[in-house]
Amino acid sequence: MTDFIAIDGPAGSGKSSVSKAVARTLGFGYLDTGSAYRALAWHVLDRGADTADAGAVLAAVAEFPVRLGLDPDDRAVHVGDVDVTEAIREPAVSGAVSGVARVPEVREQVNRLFRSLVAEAPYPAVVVEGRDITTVVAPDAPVRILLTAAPEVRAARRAGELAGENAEAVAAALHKRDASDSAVVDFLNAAEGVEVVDSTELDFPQTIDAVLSVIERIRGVHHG
Ligand SMILES: Nc1ncnc2c1ncn2[C@@H]1O[C@H](COP(=O)(O)OP(=O)(O)O)[C@@H](O)[C@H]1O
Ligand SMILES: Nc1ccn([C@@H]2O[C@H](COP(=O)(O)OP(=O)(O)O)[C@@H](O)[C@H]2O)c(=O)n1
Repeated sequence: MTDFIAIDGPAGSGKSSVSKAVARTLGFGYLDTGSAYRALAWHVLDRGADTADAGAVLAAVAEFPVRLGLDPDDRAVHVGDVDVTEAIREPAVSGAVSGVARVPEVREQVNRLFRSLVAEAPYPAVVVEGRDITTVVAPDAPVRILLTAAPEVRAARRAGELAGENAEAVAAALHKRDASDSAVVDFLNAAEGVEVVDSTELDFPQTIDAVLSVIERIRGVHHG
């Protein structure tokens, strides 16, 4: 059976970039669960529906032909024939996604998708990152890590990525999303047995090494 390497954390903590690098180093698959929630928010908006309306979101998830790959070097996301890889990072989607992610039936449905993607994965393990992977999606995963960083550091990293966007607006949007998301899942405090990696004082390569060390300690495998 394919193992889950479960990584949770708030926005801008480095989940996607660090998980991708770790998967590449170890020859594992990589699953960005947030991109499924983002693709669903895009789909709801594309249908002209209101993401705050749980009924409209449930109708949209019933017809949600999302395609996500597990290759760490291919982050393409499709909904039907539409390539939404870039569109799902836009502020309109970031602003709408917490509303979609709040609906319990939506979470159950996307969690089934995640579990089946991992079960059928052609990899020995998949690094799965999101908000509730260590607690809800894969509470029995052999490796469970909470990746954190101070809020102002996370906001600065995200602002650095979104060229052309006002840094204060990016920070405000990120803090607002943290607040809505934490009403659904507690991803700021580690559950029992979850290892914390705090990247506030670490640069990008140091954070990758810290995560690799935890995995190697638990799985007994060594890279490079
Ligand atoms: N430890 C770190 N030090 C500096 N920059 C980092 C670190 N970890 C991630 N980054 C950068 O911060 C940005 C946000 O990281 P990302 O992986 O998108 O976070 P998340 O998936 O948790 O929202 C990216 O540009 C990434 O390269
Ligand atoms: N496992 C997950 C992953 C994402 N999400 C939701 O999806 C949104 C986008 O996730 P993301 O991982 O792309 O966000 P960032 O942390 O990268 O900014 C989050 O703000 C949550 O509302 C979730 O509820 N559960």
